[in-house]
Amino acid sequence: MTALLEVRDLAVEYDSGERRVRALDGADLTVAAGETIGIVGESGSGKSTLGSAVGRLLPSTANRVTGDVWLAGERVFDLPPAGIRRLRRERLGFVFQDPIASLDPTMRVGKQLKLVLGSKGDPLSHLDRVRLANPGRVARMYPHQLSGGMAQRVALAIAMACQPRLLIADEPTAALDAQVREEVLEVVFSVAAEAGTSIVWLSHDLTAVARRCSRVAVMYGGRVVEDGPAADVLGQPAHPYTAALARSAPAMASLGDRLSPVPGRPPVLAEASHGCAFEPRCPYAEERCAKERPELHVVRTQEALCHRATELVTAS
Ligand SMILES: Nc1ncnc2c1ncn2[C@@H]1O[C@H](COP(=O)(O)OP(=O)(O)OP(=O)(O)O)[C@@H](O)[C@H]1O
Repeated sequence: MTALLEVRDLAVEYDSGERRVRALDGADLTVAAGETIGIVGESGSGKSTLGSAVGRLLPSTANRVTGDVWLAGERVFDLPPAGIRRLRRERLGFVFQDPIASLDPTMRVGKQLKLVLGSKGDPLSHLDRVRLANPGRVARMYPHQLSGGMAQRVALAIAMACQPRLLIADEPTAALDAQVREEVLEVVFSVAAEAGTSIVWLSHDLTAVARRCSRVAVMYGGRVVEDGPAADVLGQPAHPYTAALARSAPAMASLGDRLSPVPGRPPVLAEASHGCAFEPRCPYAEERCAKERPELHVVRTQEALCHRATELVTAS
């Protein structure tokens, strides 16, 4: 399989003057063409920063310290302004939690789609593609007239208008109620599958990720600490953090299981971590975990950044 996206040793720091936060601390990720991958982790683990970095959409307070991002063979951080605009237009689509914020409030939906499509496309067929009933009526609406689910479908139609190679979805269903969430999820994944578009789905929702994504990458403290097939990562975790996260997610638990939150709080790093960032919360931590940064271990079908991964899986 060809890598569509490669993120290598990416470190990003936010510097607001009085405070520095190292949001990514050497993150690695590879996504193959056509693959659907869920990125999960507690709040603050760096998911959104990673997603934004792929499109070089980091705010001005963020600095890339080390590392690289390649998308469709192009080195994202080396592209000139015109090159990154072309890459975003032709190769990348984004959908965010708040779709209204990504739409122009003063322009009808149809006109916004027309602007993205140029002379070639018919906005109505793109609204129909995301299964919006009565596309003609929706095309004449302004963003504030759309419901949450409709707005997310419009945002998806715009993001998918140019058949991107990669769709980055940053919690697009988090603000929707359960039934609409399921419908929007179905539309996102089926439209992307029809177009052969890969999905990077950033989420807190382990259940949705387990059902929809072929692979899962688990983030903690700005690194991808476990990566592998969704069923294996969530069903037989190789990293103690993934195991704790899976136990904490209500719908992941089997009937009768006692639910337990991940004890302790996630870190906010000010500098590169010297050891494993999960060490203060890890029930299996030993001395070296605080001092040595874990390297990648291949355990069964998974890759895990844990000194003890092989030993713990063998013992379980
Ligand atoms: N614009 C910003 N300025 C300063 N710090 C930021 C900024 N954006 C994110 N951070 C910090 O960077 C770290 C990673 O945040 P990020 O939003 O990437 O994580 P996340 O996993 O997406 O969290 P969530 O699930 O809550 O969206 C956090 O400590 C966060 O507070």
